[in-house]
Amino acid sequence: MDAEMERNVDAEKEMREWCVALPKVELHAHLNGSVRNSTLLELAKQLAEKGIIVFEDVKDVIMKNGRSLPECFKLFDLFHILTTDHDTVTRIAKEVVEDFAAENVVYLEIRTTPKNNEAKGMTKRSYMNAVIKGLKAAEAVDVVLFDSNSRTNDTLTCTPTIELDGDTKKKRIYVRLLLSIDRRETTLAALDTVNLALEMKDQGVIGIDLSGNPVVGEWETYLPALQHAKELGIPITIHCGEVANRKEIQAVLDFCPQRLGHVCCLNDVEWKKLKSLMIPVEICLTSNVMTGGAPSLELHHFADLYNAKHPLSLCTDDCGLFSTSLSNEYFLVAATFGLSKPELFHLAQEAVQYIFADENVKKSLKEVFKDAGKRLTVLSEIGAPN
Ligand SMILES: CNc1ncnc2c1ncn2[C@@H]1O[C@H](COP(=O)(O)O)[C@@H](O)[C@H]1O
Ligand SMILES: [Zn+2]
Repeated sequence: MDAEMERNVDAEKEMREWCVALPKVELHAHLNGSVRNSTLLELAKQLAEKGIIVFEDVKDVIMKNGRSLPECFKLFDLFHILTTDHDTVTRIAKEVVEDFAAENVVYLEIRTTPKNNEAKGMTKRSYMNAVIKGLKAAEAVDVVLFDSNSRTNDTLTCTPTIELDGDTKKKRIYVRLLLSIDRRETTLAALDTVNLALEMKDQGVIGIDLSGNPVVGEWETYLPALQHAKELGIPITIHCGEVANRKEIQAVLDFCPQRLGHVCCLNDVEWKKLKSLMIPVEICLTSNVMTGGAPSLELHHFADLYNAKHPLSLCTDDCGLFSTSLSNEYFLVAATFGLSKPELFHLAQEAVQYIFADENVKKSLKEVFKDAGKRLTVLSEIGAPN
């Protein structure tokens, strides 16, 4: 390796480490898409021992790199076979929150589809209870799950701290839950999910998501449930424009949810409308490039939205499925679009504005960033050349 290559390797390593140290806000992460491959393989082995699946077949599917949109949804069907019993749901929830905290995600909105599964004695409610059990079981990190003003003894827990240098103290992470409506669901099932979100609002559930295979289902099926959530004052985020469904993109923009995911396949008119509505966008670079929603990293619509100062936040979507991490998504933005450290810091900090949790949490997070800003010494670099 010549001297210049060596310098580039060192610079990349340093930037990657900086992106890990940066406190981050994750607003778009699906629970079952965020499971470690090692856990999926372990679960597959256990099911193979019981004769339910053939391990080698499943291993090939998990380890194969194909991640087109249809392949992703085939994989989700497989993941759900592996993960959907109460104990496993608890395990993956625990691991996922620990993994996000380990890379200095300080606020996490994790979304998941509550599932009925008669054979496993599972209801949407018992599924969610299993998720919450997992979040509470995460011993390696300090998970703050409840609204700070709903429990008196949380005042102390909300004192902002963040560990940037070493594991001497537990990392603290605020976690909130979004309940996903799967596009395969009926109107009644979608309404059940919204009612469950209302019932569980004191247990960390703060919003509703619409997701699932974008070529399946009709907007009119979910609209009554989304309308119901809106009337109840529950914040909503919607997967929008993963495919070029003109009628639905128009309807979603007219519905005007609190946030949108992806916004890949918008035409000029829709693009203009999105920008005038200023709806914050959850940007998922790796996911969009892998599933074909964006032609390449370089041509990703992040650049257009960023230059237009549109509200946005970087997210992973499915960090397990796409072998990425939120730190890596920040690194990709630096490497692809040339953002400097102060610009990356500002991007991470701005995401606090778009969280669904209350003002107390926002206030705490602002303190976290203020403190981290000093430690990362980025503030002194603002205005300096890259
Ligand atoms: C790649 N782009 C995507 N587009 C749309 N929906 C997606 C998605 N990635 C994940 N999901 C949704 O999240 C579920 C898995 O997590 P949970 O079982 O809910 O925890 C998938 O079944 C799908 O409905
Ligand atoms: Zn998603």
